[in-house]
Amino acid sequence: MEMPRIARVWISAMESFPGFALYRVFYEFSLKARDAKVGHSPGMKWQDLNDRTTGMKELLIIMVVEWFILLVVSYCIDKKSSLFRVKTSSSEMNSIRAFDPVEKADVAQERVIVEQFLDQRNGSYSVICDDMKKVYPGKDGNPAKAAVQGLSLALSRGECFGMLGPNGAGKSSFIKMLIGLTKPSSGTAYVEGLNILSDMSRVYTSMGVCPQHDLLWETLTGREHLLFYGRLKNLKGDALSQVVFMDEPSTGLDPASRKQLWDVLRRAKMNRTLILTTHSMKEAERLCDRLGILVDGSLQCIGNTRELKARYGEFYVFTATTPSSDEQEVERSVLQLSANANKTYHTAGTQKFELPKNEVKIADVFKAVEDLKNKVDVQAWGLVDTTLEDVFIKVARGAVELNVR
Ligand SMILES: Nc1ncnc2c1ncn2[C@@H]1O[C@H](COP(=O)(O)OP(=O)(O)OP(=O)(O)O)[C@@H](O)[C@H]1O
Repeated sequence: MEMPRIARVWISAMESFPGFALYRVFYEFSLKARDAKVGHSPGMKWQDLNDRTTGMKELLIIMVVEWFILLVVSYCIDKKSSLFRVKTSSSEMNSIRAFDPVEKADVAQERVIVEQFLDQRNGSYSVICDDMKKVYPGKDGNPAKAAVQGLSLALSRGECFGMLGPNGAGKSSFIKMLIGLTKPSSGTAYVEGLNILSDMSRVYTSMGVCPQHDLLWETLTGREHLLFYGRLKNLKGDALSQVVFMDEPSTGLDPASRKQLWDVLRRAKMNRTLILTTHSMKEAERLCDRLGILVDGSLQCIGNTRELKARYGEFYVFTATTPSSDEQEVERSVLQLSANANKTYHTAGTQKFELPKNEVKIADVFKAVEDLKNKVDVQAWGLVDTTLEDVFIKVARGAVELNVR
């Protein structure tokens, strides 16, 4: 009786399964071996492969072909799963961006400059970041982390740019992408006209990096370090990298060494582009021509120190120290200067107020203090303009509050 078609198809499908084919090879071998033992056959040899009655040759060919097919299938499945991962990450990132307020005018303007440059390719920019994003995939049940969310920057030659931001804001991730330690999830950057996605090895010849954790060799002197790393990059004589990235370069240095480093950097930046991340406002003010504040992966503002202070520092900070029992008298005097004065700090007789610049004249503050001195014992007082630290705290706090709401 002829075998039904479905059964034949099923058997041929099973035979094409590698495990089955392997089993069949061993089965045929064992049959031949048994025959040899009982004296019917000399056993299976390599020359028997051409024996069409055993089908061994076809089986071996099937196994080799299947091995290649499965290799390709496994590669595709592997690729596909990583595609799914990226998809999850970007949807997660979109949900995070949904919290983002409308982009600030200065940040939007920087994006326009980048887009214009990419359209027309004119202008002498040393580093261009084009909508760079970095999403770290979720691990151990934790969600994906969007560390950098669409960063666009255009940095001119000779510019020192400082990236500020609270811990975990994405500063190191930004630097790591630019120096090729990690790939952007999307977007790219151009360093001296070279795309970091396709030309990183050429980018390295014009790039110097000072990572957060130093990479010094105990047995080498400073000069030997320069010679060693210079030789790795094929640099000779006075040649120095055109673009220098520094991740918190002065962290851990004593004040004298820090000052020395700042002097060196100020001299070095003449015709080079410096990009640094720092937690030191003093360092940012001393070295940087422009600053950006990154919070939760998003650039919140960009500009020089004076612009940022003018934009975010709409107040003077007034501090007064009196005996604790006189605190209310001080507060009364301050509120007479401006009903919108805001008390930001208060402990054991020392109080700090923000006075709106558009409502308060400095001369009036001096007069109010003189009047106050006739009533209470003013032990110390001070009036200062907004500092970069005030700007930093205001921007960081504002962005976090917006994201939490
Ligand atoms: N390899 C990684 N895998 C997953 N998440 C990461 C990874 N690297 C960094 N992150 C997360 O991305 C966010 C940004 O980290 P990043 O180190 O870039 O911030 P940072 O601003 O440099 O912080 P700090 O000032 O503390 O150095 C943080 O929440 C961090 O936990």
